[in-house]
Amino acid sequence: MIREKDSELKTMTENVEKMRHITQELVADGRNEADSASPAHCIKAIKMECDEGYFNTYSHFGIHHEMLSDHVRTSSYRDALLHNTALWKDKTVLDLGCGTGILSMFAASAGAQKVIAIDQSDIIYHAMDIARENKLSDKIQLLKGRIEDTELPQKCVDIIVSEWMGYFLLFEGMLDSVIYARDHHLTEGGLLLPNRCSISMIGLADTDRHAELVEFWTDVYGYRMTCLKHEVVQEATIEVVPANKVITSTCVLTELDLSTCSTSSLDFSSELKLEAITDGSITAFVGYFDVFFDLPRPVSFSTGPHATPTHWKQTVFLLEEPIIVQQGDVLTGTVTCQRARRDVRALSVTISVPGRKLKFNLT
Ligand SMILES: C[S@@+](CC[C@H](N)C(=O)[O-])C[C@H]1O[C@@H](n2cnc3c(N)ncnc32)[C@H](O)[C@@H]1O
Repeated sequence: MIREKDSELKTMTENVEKMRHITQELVADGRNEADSASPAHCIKAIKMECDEGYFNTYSHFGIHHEMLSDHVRTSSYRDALLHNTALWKDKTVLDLGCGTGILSMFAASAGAQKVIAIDQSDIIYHAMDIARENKLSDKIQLLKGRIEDTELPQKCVDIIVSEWMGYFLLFEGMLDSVIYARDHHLTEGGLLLPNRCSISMIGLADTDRHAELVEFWTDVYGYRMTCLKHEVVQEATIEVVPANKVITSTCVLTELDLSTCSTSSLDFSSELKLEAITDGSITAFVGYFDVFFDLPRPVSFSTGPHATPTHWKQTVFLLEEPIIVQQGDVLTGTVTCQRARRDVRALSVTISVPGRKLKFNLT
């Protein structure tokens, strides 16, 4: 994931230029302009052109250290694979975006007959050494490349495993590649793991944090800088929020069934309904996701405020002006999530509640 801000990704203007250029090339190639300029083609074309920066972020060991040392994340995959060994016998597995190859090694240890592991970033060369170091090279075949552009040694696999989730689940847009792999390489009736995810939202009353991040601009060494408050609240922040400051019920915004969802799942609009469980001031809405492996021995994990923190933390949508609620009040509205216009791997989230339409970027 772009688990850090990636300044190398291109601006919208550059992307639009590239889109035009690519479309012209496709037309020159004899393809139909209407087909080649469809949103799906354009997104694919922009991604191909802009992904160098994205994959570079995964070349460094640091990001893999962060992911591997996220015990909730990594042990959930390990348990899903190793506690369901009957599923893997005689099966061919695709590990999409293998990174260091950790999930491939879990699959091999769980009894998979063969694992095809693919990654476009240079970390794959270390994954090759790691497979050798663990004497698993005979089981795990590692390929460098984008799944979308690489011919696999066999067209179809029985199981696809991938860790593709980004902040607020969908940031990073790797879900598109998982859907591509499912549609092109998963055998009929095959298994995609994890197989289900949901995105939820709660209301937070954290006046201390609000004072640090928003009210701060009211008095900076005796000067007013309140115009910056508006800027600050447009950028969602990624942090672990205190569970004891959650003052509403949870609202599940969307559920994704990985076996059927499409690339348009990144764009959704959902009803928001939060009941205040105590009196207070909502200073932020907080988004998080849950991940499910619905297997004979099921495994799931949550990235919510009440669960053990993960490296995804929570996604915090700060309010410029807090919303005062009393216990039992029900706050209703809508949450809309869309691909950002400037960057196909980023998101734009709009939260509408009575009297307010709040727009946030995840970049
Ligand atoms: C979140 S990391 C997960 C790494 C590893 N599976 C793990 O669990 O530690 C995602 C990996 O997918 C790779 N990736 C993303 N999109 C890809 C694509 N379309 N084709 C090949 N690799 C991809 C990235 O380079 C990155 O190494």
